[in-house]
Amino acid sequence: MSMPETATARPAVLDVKGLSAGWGPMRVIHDLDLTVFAGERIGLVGLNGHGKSTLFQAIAGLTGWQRGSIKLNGYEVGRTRSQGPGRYTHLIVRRGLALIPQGDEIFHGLTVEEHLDSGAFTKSAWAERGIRKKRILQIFPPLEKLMKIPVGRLSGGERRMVSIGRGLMSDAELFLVDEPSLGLAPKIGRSVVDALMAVELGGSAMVIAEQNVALLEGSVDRIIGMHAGKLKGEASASKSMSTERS
Ligand SMILES: Nc1ncnc2c1ncn2[C@@H]1O[C@H](COP(=O)(O)OP(=O)(O)OP(=O)(O)O)[C@@H](O)[C@H]1O
Repeated sequence: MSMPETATARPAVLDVKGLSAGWGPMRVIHDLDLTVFAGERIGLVGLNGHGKSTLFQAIAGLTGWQRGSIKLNGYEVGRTRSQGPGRYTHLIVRRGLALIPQGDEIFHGLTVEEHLDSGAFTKSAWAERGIRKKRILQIFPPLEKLMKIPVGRLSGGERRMVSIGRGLMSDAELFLVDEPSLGLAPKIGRSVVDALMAVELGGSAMVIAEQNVALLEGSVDRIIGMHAGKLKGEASASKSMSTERS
């Protein structure tokens, strides 16, 4: 996939340097570097247990411990953090992060519309929630007729659309989407991932973690492999990017 011509001039939305992170005595992420530019959609691919979710959680300040630098829109949100998962997550979210976790993080009694509204939690997103909901319904048309239905009554695929839609309602600049197709029938999983490809990023960026590389191939700007807590294939990805840019 070709990069936009202006990519070199685009700012880094996420700039991770020397990140190590883990849970208790276990180190899952090993001295990892990752830069994501505005407007980029990146696929993070790796087998179960190789650290994709832990990387996302480290960026969100949710791992047991982490060290290294994590810059979100130029602001350091990694180094200054003391121990304690979740202690600074609200500040990181305020700096522009939306983490859409694995599985369905939903409240069964709330309707689809209430979920989408709850994603527009900043003042500016709330003021624009009508327009934002319309945009979500363009991305996930099956939700339109379900807006007043409690989420507990929806199918797995519909629930996944709600949980992703809720994340997209925020005015974040970095969207981390963890295994959007997980547990869904292949056809439904493919339609959910295709919907993510249709999201207009503008100046924001998206990283999609997936075990199934075929779902992302040909659709994202870069695919980065993850193995045993390290990124693989980043060099060849940057090589092809620089080739395409020249
Ligand atoms: N909350 C947690 N507490 C303790 N260990 C964890 C926690 N979350 C993940 N781990 C461990 O960290 C390692 C990496 O798991 P992680 O979930 O980050 O991998 P993944 O590549 O995202 O795979 P998956 O598709 O299963 O989510 C595994 O050994 C896992 O058991």
